[in-house]
Formats: sequence, C-alpha cells, structure tokens
Amino acid sequence: MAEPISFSTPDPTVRELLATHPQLTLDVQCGLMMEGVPLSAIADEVGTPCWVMSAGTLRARAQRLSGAMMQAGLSVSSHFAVKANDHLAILKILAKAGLGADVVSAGELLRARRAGIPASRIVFSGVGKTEAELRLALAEGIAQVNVESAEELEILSALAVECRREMTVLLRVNPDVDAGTHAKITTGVAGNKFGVPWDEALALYRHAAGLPGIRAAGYAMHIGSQILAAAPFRAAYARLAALVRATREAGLAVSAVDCGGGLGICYRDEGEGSPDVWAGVIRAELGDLDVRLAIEPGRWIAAPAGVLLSTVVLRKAVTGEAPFIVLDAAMNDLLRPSLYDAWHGIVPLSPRDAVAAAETATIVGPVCESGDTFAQERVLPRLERGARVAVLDTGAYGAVMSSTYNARPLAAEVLVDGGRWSVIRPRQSVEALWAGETIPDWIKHPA
Ligand SMILES: Cc1ncc(COP(=O)(O)O)c(C=O)c1O
Ligand SMILES: N[C@@H](CCCC[NH3+])C(=O)O
Repeated sequence: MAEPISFSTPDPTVRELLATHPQLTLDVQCGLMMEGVPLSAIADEVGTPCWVMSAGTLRARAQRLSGAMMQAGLSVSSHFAVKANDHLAILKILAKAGLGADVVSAGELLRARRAGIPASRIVFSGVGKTEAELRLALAEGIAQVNVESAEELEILSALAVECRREMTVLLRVNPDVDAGTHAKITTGVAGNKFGVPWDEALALYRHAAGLPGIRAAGYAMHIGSQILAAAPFRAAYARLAALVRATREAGLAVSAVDCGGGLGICYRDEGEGSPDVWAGVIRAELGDLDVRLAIEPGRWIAAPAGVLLSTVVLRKAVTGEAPFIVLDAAMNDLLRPSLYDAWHGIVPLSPRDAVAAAETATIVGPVCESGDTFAQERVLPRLERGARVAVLDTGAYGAVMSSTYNARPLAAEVLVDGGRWSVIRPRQSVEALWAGETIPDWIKHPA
C-alpha cells in the first residue's frame, strides 16, 4: 500500500505551484482551500467538473491594479474585459470594486448592463460590430466605441445621424509591435485583423473629426494578451504618444487614450506581469499628454481567482510510456491547453487524492480529439481512479470559452466569498442540450 502524501510537507510539484499561488492555501487535513473553504467540500456537494471563483481574489486584484495606477500618480478608468469572464456575479463584484466594462458584442453589452454597470462606464471594442450592435450602443448611450476601420466609422456615423445621437469614438490603432506572446493572442502586429495601421491613423482621425454623429476623442490600442515584459507596452505606447502629438500638431483635439489590456499572470514559474511596472510605463509614455486614460484588463484580474475541479475517470496504462490520466473535465470545458498549448497547474484536492509519490503522467479529457490534453508528460503526485484535482488559473478564458461538444453539458459554477460559497450556475442538464432543437414535421412524419 502506498503511503499517503503528507500535506504538511506536500509533494514538491505541489509546493512549488502553491508558492506562486498565494490565493490558494493547503490545510493538512482538508487539502486545498480557497478563502478558508475546502475545495474538496465543494466537489463533494456539487460534483465535478465544476468551476470555482474567489470573490476575495477578484476584489484584491482589482484593487491592486487601481492602486498601482494611483501610486504612479495616474487617474485611469479601468474597464474589465468582459470576454475574460462574463458571469453576472463576477461582473457585479467588479462593478462594485469600481470597474466599468469593455465589451465586444451585444451579448456582452447587455450582460454588463444587467450586472448594473452604467452605460457611461461601457466601451465597445471589436473588429466586426454589426449594425444591430452599433444601434444598441447608440440607444444605450454607452461611453465610447473603439472603431477599428474606415468602413466601421462610416457605418457608425450614418447610424448615429439616423438615431439623432452622437457617439464618442476612439480609433483603435495597430502599432505593429510584437507583444511577445502566443501567436493566437497577439493582436498588434501588421497582418493582424485588429485596428487601423498606425501610419494611416492620423488621416482617418482627421476624417472622423469631420463626420456627423461622431465625436473623435482619441486613440485606443490593445497589442495582445498574457504580456509579461514591459518592452512591448513601452514600444506601443510610445507610438501612441507620437500619434497623439502629431494629431494635435495637425490642429485636431485629442482628449482620451485607451491603453487596452494584456497584462499577464504566472501560470507556472514565469512570474506575473507587474501592475507597478505597467503603470510606470503608462506614466512615462502617456502621463504628460493631458488626456483621459483608460485600461481594459481581463486575465490579470480574473484568471488567478478561478480553478476547475475535476475527477479522475480512470488511469490508462501504456506499456513503456507515461500512463494517461483521464479526467471528467475536457477541452469542451477548458479549451486553453488545446487551443494554445497553454500550461495550467494541476493539484490534487486533498491528501486522499494524492496517495503516492510523484510519477510522470499525461493528463487528458475524454473528448474524441487527440488535442484534448491538459498536460503532456507532467510530473504529478500519482492520481488514482476517483482522485480529484484542481486545474489552476482558470478564472479568465475558462468557463466563457466552454462548449457542449460531445454532448457534454456545461459544468457547474461556484462562487466563494469569505467563508461562504454558493452555486452561481447549476450544472446544465442533458435535456437542456436539445431543449431548443426541433425536428421538422416532414422528417418526423414522411408522407
Ligand atoms: C480589445 C481588448 N481589450 C482587452 C482585452 C483583455 O486582455 P487581457 O485579458 O489580456 O487583459 C482583450 C483581449 O485580449 C481585447 O481584445
Ligand atoms: N482566449 C485567450 C485570450 C484572448 C484574449 C482576447 N483578445 C486566452 O485564453 O488566453
């Protein structure tokens, strides 16, 4: 019989991870804890797979970010990138912490409004806003639309005139700066679909300033996500500052600059993006422009606040190779490893989930895709059938990117807040999967 691993001296793979994840603690008896709540108790009651979010971590990180901006002497509006986590409870917590919303669809706009975020604190980004979405933005009277092309500008102007409204517009500029992140989440190099090429931006801004229904107020930028170094931000903001100065020299007013989001977190051992460094770069490059400054953080605030709980369905031995550990969570729940080869920490929930010393194993989901792999040949405490684990840093781009592929219902969602916790979205039923589907009569009853 294997000796249980002592959680008072946890396995080094677990210890190293938890050293960079202070939002989670380890209790000798109860195992992994979030805000004093044993995650195994949530798994017992709600079952797995199950997303768990920490309200306290969300609040602390939102405060840490705005504190860093203030410390740098900046007055910056923060608009949470709703795409990172659009649950109403999460948006409500962040709204109460003083954040507005950066939205990219009518659905996100309406979610933000539903969560109580005032229209005056909502900005609308995105490369392909439909006419219906722009009409909604005008009708709601949101703070600003970040326009991404000459074509969008014309459409918005015509709609604003038709609706007898005026919309504040920031032109999203593509600075052609490599954010040094994964190619699929890089948005600010030439060839990306996002924004207006920076050397064409002034001409378009001049045009915008003369269009009816449009109030050209400034420029926006977002160069990518999971950015850990200061250099890409510095290079991009320097281009933005030069553009603001050139625009003013051309006799046009500029009153606002939106710096985008993108600050990265520590998934493994890479260290996390520093809010102080980010604030310092904004201050150095844009601080003396006398403009309203804004940021659009998503991942940095929400990712470390969440975990995905899962159970080992079975161990599959492969002669001469690392065994497969098949979880009940899959790529339909957490897509990031399949889509970006993203690394997420995996930690046993309690001492009884990790009964033997570490081994090398490949952690997969049950979906019929070879890409449904959470971790390739990872050294982890040995996980037996029925063992439960937490997949870390899934509070951003986790539940929001889920699908029901392979007819797998959406997982339950739980919110922990101090000692309390509550299910904030029950597990989807199997029946709900086909609830909206109909079979035409001519197929049901062929003549
Ligand atoms: C326009 C825009 N703003 C903000 C964000 C948020 O980025 P992050 O979650 O990396 O902070 C994104 C996503 O990358 C985005 O596309
Ligand atoms: N979905 C990406 C981030 C993309 C951000 C959207 N521009 C991720 O999970 O890392």
